[in-house]
Amino acid sequence: MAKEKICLIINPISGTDSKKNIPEEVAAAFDQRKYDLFIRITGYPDHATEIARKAAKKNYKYVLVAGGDGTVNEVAKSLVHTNTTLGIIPSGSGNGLARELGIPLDTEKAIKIILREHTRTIDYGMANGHIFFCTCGFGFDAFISDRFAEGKKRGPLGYVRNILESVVDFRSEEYEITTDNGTITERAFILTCANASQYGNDAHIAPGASMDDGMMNVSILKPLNAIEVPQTTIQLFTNNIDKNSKMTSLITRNLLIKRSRAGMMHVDGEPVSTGNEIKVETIHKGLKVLAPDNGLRGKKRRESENIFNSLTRWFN
Ligand SMILES: Nc1ncnc2c1ncn2[C@@H]1O[C@H](COP(=O)(O)OP(=O)(O)OP(=O)(O)O)[C@@H](O)[C@H]1O
Repeated sequence: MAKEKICLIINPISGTDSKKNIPEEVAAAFDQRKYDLFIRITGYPDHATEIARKAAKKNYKYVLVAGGDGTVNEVAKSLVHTNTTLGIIPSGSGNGLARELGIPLDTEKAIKIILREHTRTIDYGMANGHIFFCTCGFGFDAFISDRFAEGKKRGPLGYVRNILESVVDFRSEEYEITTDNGTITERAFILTCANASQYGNDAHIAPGASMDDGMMNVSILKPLNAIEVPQTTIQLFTNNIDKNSKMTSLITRNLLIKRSRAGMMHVDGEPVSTGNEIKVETIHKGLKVLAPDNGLRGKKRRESENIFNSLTRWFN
């Protein structure tokens, strides 16, 4: 019988942990009588997209990615609607998709999940043609993703520094939002379309969002005053932000967002400049991914969460 082909793509600059043992660990995990393993290191942005596209074209069984959400997005968007299944070895700063799917952040445990070969088929979103798997956003989250990309400083402390600096400079905008159920106009601090419940780092902007329901959760957080910031931050990390009085949550398959001028958005944390009209669509069950069968599946985990373990995890 012909051997199956597997590609492992490693982003050498993602996250803060060393990835030097990953090739060896993955090679040792797969039976080389059954599988041919090809290992590729990315050399520049979007390189992972090119590698994964070629692998899918050649009918590789799996493309495994060791990187953060940016790299996972680059790989996964090449695999949608193909026969090739994504595997994730979380190696980023936020690891939103991995966390959402219940994939362990520890490399050895993540490889064990891959070896179980349990496949889930998940939805993805498209914002003006840009594919995302977790979130795309237009307010403060887009502003900080742009700052973060400029700052080049990776890791949780990089996020904290960028967030504190950005909060001072950010100006909220007014949006006209048309969903399957009608149109609203709202000035928002955050406007996020969420296929997954979180941005990454267990920062849950859309508690209850499910990756396989064929729907997009839209979280609109009105501008906050300084007194409201600490409580809102706690709610974000304890999966309770839907209890915030400034939050409006909508569920729709497709939506159209209009703003007064062109500007930034982010897709899975990567900044992209786009026009003043943004069409967001949900594509149902477009990506096959190796994941535990006990992932979030849209259930709220607030019962088991508390702010201390969330923040401790974030800073580790
Ligand atoms: N060799 C390289 N040199 C510079 N940039 C690269 C290289 N390879 C990949 N990249 C880019 O690195 C960027 C950051 O990667 P990624 O998002 O995976 O890590 P992260 O930002 O640390 O994690 P997260 O997104 O989970 O916070 C991606 O946009 C990717 O295109």
